[in-house]
Amino acid sequence: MKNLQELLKVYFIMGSPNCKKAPVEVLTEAIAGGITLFQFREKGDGALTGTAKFYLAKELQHICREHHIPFIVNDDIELALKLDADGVHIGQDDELVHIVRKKIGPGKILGVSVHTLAEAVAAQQNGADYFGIGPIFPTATKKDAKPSQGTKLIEKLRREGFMIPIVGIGGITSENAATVINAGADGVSVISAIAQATSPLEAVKALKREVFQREEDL
Ligand SMILES: Cc1ncc(COP(=O)(O)OP(=O)(O)O)c(N)n1
Ligand SMILES: Cc1ncsc1CCOP(=O)(O)O
Ligand SMILES: [Mg+2]
Repeated sequence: MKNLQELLKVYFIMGSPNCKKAPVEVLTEAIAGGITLFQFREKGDGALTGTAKFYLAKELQHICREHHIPFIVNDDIELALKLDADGVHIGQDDELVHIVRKKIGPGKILGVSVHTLAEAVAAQQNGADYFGIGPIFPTATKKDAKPSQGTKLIEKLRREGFMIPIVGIGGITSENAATVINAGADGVSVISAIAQATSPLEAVKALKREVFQREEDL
């Protein structure tokens, strides 16, 4: 597996409620466009539950495996364990970081959402591998998101000397992705700019150009 900083470059997050086309199609196109990491986030109006959620996760994980894209599960630790997923992402309202780390073990990726310096200190101490910071820009995708805060926390954490990998989230598109990287993030995590695009493949390519900035790194 690549190192986490590389994996976070273009981090696609998706569940069936986010998709304009069939989830399998969207993920396949996004992989063809060059996403570096995938998070299964089955949440929001009309989200699948129970066995339907499990089988969609399994199908999407299989596609990721075929293309060597690590598969992260949002919130649902039991599902991650059942699938032997590559990692999980949790927020401040989910299970506690140190408990999740204990459940998944040291070899799995643990992402934690942080909104303040204090949350960042605690998350790192308790075993986070990377931070998800946002919403950076306004988003319609997460109904209970906090107000958008721009890139100031990313800048602050880097100024304070945090070396942990960081990914920005919320309202990120190819128009504003470079701002997030220039603030000190390693990558961008994106839902609607890819899942709602007419061409997820082209949407990923456009994001990659902004994230990598140098032709030879693409
Ligand atoms: C990469 C990444 N960053 C942040 C989040 C948000 O997590 P959380 O605050 O727990 O909100 P939900 O996604 O669970 O609604 C994320 N999922 N991924
Ligand atoms: C899950 C999440 N956490 C903070 S903002 C957000 C939603 C991001 O979705 P989009 O990329 O469509 O704005
Ligand atoms: Mg969560």
